[in-house]
Amino acid sequence: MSKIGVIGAGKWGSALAFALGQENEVYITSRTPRDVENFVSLEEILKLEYLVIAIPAQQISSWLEDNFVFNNQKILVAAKGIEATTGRFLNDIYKPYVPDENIAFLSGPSFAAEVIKSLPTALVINSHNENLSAKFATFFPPFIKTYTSTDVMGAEVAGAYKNVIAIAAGICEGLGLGKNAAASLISRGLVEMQRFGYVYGAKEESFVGLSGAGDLFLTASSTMSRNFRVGLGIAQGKSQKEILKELGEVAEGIGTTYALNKIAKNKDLYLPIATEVYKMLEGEDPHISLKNFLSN
Ligand SMILES: NC(=O)C1=CN([C@@H]2O[C@H](COP(=O)(O)OP(=O)(O)OC[C@H]3O[C@@H](n4cnc5c(N)ncnc54)[C@H](O)[C@@H]3O)[C@@H](O)[C@H]2O)C=CC1
Ligand SMILES: O=C(CO)COP(=O)(O)O
Repeated sequence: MSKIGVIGAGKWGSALAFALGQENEVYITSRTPRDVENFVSLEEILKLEYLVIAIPAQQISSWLEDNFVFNNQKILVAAKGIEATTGRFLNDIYKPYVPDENIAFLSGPSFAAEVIKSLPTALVINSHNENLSAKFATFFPPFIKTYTSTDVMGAEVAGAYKNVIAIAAGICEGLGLGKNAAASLISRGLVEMQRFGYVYGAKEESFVGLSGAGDLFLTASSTMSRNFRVGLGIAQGKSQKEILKELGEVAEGIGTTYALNKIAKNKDLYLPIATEVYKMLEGEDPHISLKNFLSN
């Protein structure tokens, strides 16, 4: 039994605390105190050797700057996203605070709502330090099947990009464009994220496996996904503000779309679906944008 601290008591942090708590002593903290079991202060959590950080990608940079004190902790990053304002990946953001050998990134198809019901789930733990991935893998209960990989970049790109494709898939569904269109969007999305990942040295295996295809199929085909629901809102002509208010939770695909747009311009990359999603988030009529994109 190990002591593990979870930082961030949103949907995913809470579900991971539940899962890891099956066979370990788990503590949880968040910026607003909560009446949940084993809730402790951030100061207490930071003293633990193993930490799971479930703070969204858009907030993590300022959170680390304001709160984090490195004390040789081993970190498992649970967020999926690229920073909108800078286009930085999570592994870049963490770099000044945590050495590579102390950090791992979680990926794979995993709705928190199902993990919290102990439904069978498969996850990938990605780290340059194989011993660390193997160690984190031992913390998960039997209903979670764990795999390990050293392809940090592949996991990061896939986990972040699939949220953008899920927004597009939600729009496709909301506009009633049909299953043929949805399948073409999802498969073209997989190719797009893979091509993008290769620019950063990501490996093919992450895209054809759980981190890529697995998480993309899950998120881009279900109203359980917040990002998919953002797409449904766009199809209904709602504003971004309205959609986020109704959602009341994080939808990383929005920030990631802005990040991808920035990266595409800087590096002169062709990211057709991400570019269409960007235009629609910026107010372009989805009836014109997505329909044209999916037709000749
Ligand atoms: N919910 C899910 O099924 C899954 C979520 N994820 C990822 O996990 C991350 C977190 O998502 P959820 O927990 O679902 O979102 P959520 O919207 O349920 O919760 C977000 C949490 O982050 C905290 N937070 C936000 N800004 C903060 C700040 N500046 N400082 C400290 N804490 C802050 C909030 O208090 C809240 O507890 C996202 O990157 C998401 O993509 C990954 C896999 C599954
Ligand atoms: O990453 C997820 C499942 O693997 C959760 O997706 P949403 O954030 O779109 O709900």
